[in-house]
Amino acid sequence: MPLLSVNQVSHHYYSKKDYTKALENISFTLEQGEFISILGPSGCGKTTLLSIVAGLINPTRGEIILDEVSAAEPGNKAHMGYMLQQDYLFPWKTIKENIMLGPKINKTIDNSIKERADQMLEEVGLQGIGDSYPDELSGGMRQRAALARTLITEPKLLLLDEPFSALDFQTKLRLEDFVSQLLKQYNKAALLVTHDISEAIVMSDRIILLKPRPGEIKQVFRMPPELRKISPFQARQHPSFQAIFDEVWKEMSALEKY
Ligand SMILES: Nc1ncnc2c1ncn2[C@@H]1O[C@H](COP(=O)(O)OP(=O)(O)OP(=O)(O)O)[C@@H](O)[C@H]1O
Repeated sequence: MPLLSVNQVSHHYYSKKDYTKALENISFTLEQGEFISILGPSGCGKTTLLSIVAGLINPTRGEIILDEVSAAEPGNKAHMGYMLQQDYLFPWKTIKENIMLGPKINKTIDNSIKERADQMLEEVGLQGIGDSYPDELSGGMRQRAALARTLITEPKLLLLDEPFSALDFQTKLRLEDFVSQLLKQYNKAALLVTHDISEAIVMSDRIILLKPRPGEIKQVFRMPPELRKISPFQARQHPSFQAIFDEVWKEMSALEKY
């Protein structure tokens, strides 16, 4: 059974006079350890889809099914971690306090969590800065702290909503490598929302291209296996990169007529 099944999901936003078909009949599955990017122009329903998978909004039609362990614990969202464009670190809490927030909310805080927070800090290359406050850190460091806060809850599935888009280009490339390596190491699955074709190519096993009005699946691209064996940074320079970029670019450009 796949880790996640999205079955014939449609979502409409209603106003007093009108309604918007944000998503129409979206179906796909995601396996353990797999990385899927949802790519598409502005307004094609990417964030709506991620919010539905996260359980933040109920779809108008269709269903989201998680693997049997999660299904046995309805309402338990700890198996999913959300990482956003903004890091949403609490400025009045230290980095370590921010990282321990998830376990604290789940009431699982004890000494082992404190040790685990130190471990996570080391894991994301932020050892020794646990007592600093978010505004003392650079953008890239803050996103790594946000990643540590997400990973400490041991999610099976990471939901990434443009987590690199507010960063400068070099930091973005470094963080892509870092996240990709960490996900491979722990065999975690991820769903990334992005409008950056290059990022989708170098991070993903599959890219789902959505078209807008209504948000429907236009095409699914499977990335060349040789790109999955190397880091995102190396994948950007690989000879296979340009051909797949051109293919996705062509399809995405065709969506501009919608
Ligand atoms: N709360 C809302 N109420 C009404 N319409 C909404 C709401 N949220 C989104 N929409 C509409 O639904 C469609 C999909 O929006 P969504 O934000 O999911 O797209 P997106 O692909 O994430 O866009 P972007 O890349 O610009 O963030 C758009 O037409 C948008 O205007």
